[in-house]
Amino acid sequence: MADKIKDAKIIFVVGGPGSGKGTQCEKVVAKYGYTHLSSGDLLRAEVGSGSERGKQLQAIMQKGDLVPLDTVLDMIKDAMIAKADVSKGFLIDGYPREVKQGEEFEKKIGKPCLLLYVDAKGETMVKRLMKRGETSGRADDNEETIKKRLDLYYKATEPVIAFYEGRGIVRKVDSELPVDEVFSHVSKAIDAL
Ligand SMILES: Nc1nc2c(ncn2[C@@H]2O[C@H](COP(=O)(O)OP(=O)(O)OP(=O)(O)O)[C@@H](O)[C@H]2O)c(=O)[nH]1
Ligand SMILES: O=c1ccn([C@@H]2O[C@H](COP(=O)(O)OP(=O)(O)O)[C@@H](O)[C@H]2O)c(=O)[nH]1
Ligand SMILES: [Mg+2]
Repeated sequence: MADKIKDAKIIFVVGGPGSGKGTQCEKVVAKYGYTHLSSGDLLRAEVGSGSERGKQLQAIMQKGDLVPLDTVLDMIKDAMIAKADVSKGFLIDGYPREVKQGEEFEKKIGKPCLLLYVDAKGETMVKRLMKRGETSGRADDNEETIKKRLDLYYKATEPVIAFYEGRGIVRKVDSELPVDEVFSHVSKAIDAL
């Protein structure tokens, strides 16, 4: 499968909880036809299936902790294989969460050509998630878990950005701006590939 996926572009989309990764990815799908794989959505689908594994995942996610690395990687890999024939590019949203996850992804799947860094202030992210929580039904969109997710983001995920900056593939977009302006910057980064 590494072969099939080899020619497709792989984009990591990284940013704090509620920074707007999902919002921007949706727009990229509409304009460029890339395949959007949100690690969080894949995990939530497993929880929704009611499987034994889903129950274990739910407990971890409700606390805002990180699910074991191999679990997420296997899910992403399966989803990529399923789309390998028809996809010219993959948006891997909310992944990697820690440097090790990125390293394992590269060993098992391939190298990203771009890391889109969706950047918003902590305060903004909390506000957006509290608002989203009014309607999202997400068990982790509550004040306590949001704080935990944010702390973990700064501790574990920000080093991911520094890691890929060393390779020169990071493009940072300011997601304090209105959605369409953010997207025009995202588009520029993708057009340059
Ligand atoms: N004002 C404004 N709101 C935004 C922007 N991007 C996203 N939002 C809102 O912020 C909330 C979170 O956006 P998502 O796209 O779900 O964020 P995410 O990064 O995927 O968050 P997680 O799923 O928690 O990882 C949503 O309710 C969006 O409507 C933006 O550029 N400007
Ligand atoms: O690679 C991943 C992606 C997600 N998660 C879990 O799924 C939750 C929701 O992730 P998502 O990306 O949807 O939202 P975010 O935390 O970025 O707001 C996280 O808090 C983690 O518990 C994880 O453990 N590993
Ligand atoms: Mg999301």
